[in-house]
Amino acid sequence: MQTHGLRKVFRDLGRKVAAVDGLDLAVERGSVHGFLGPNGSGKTTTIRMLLGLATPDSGEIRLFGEPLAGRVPEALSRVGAVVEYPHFTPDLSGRRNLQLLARSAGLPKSRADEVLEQVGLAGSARSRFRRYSFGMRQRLGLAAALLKEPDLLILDEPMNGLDPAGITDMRDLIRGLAASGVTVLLSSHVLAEVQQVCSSVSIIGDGRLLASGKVQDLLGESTAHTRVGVPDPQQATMVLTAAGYAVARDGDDLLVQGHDHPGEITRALAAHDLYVTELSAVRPDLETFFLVLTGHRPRPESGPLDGPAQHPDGTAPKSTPKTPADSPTDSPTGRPVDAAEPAAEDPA
Ligand SMILES: Nc1ncnc2c1ncn2[C@@H]1O[C@H](COP(=O)(O)OP(=O)(O)OP(=O)(O)O)[C@@H](O)[C@H]1O
Repeated sequence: MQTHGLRKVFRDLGRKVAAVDGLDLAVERGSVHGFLGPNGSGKTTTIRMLLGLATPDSGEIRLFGEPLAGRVPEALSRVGAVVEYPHFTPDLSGRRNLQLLARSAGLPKSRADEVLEQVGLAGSARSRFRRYSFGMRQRLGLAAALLKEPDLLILDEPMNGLDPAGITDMRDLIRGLAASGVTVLLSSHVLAEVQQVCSSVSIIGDGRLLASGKVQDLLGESTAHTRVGVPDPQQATMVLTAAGYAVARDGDDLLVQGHDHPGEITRALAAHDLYVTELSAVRPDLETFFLVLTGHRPRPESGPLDGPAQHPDGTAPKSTPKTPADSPTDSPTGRPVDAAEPAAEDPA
């Protein structure tokens, strides 16, 4: 799935608001890709365009290597989605609801039982939908999306309302689907979950891409630091700086840029009779990365580790992270745009 320069403008109280503003996304086949952004950053609008529910003002969407424009029904026959509260007939069982959906999609009735098993709802398949808990409704929505064995699955907040066991099941299910070749695009505000299940992420703010890439590259070794505890931090700073390391003080500890060579740090210090009492990797988590990137957590004051390319944890990476040079605004909503630009109608 790819988008190029995707743009959607709404008119809101006489103002034009670019909900999505030149968005470039790329999701690799078979990956689980997190689609993240603060409230009002344009995720739903983007997903609606991906599903043919809203028309872009400009830009292109490509699904399965082909442009979506002009072939929406054909392309969407390979896409499953749980993006809004799933609607089912309350007085029918979950199983019956799915059987009806299968029939209307020209699929065999037996698919209903297969997907119920897949999402862990086989035991409650014969209960009426109205008796389902919120988490069970979420699972049934996913089961419905899986009926046609989609190649691309789009999930909006799939962990919502699930208990801890349900979250673990959902995580395993998503990983299993990806392992079988299904591409999963997942929007969620639960960043610890995203970090566990997604191999790559795109983070947007004000309708624009702020960062994109493999989670391990964004948060990985190249952006890690080494915390070093030593009895004489001042002396240790001089030794490590002379050895070519970028070093900052953090209380009584030292923060050394990178975590590639902990053994060498230990050796360099020991050569000067400085013996480490602690040596550990410091890696930012996705939540910290997200909050700084989207302007909802300030960058720390400049310190000795800060270079021109600063990692969102406030420390300097050895290599430049895949983030834009300019800092995003902290506006949680779309930006007003030039009055000369055409306004789009609200999507149906
Ligand atoms: N139909 C509409 N008419 C006018 N403005 C809209 C419409 N739909 C969305 N917007 C505006 O577009 C911007 C992006 O909204 P969108 O719902 O896509 O964000 P989101 O990232 O999905 O937010 P959330 O995380 O809260 O669901 C917001 O400023 C929103 O107010």
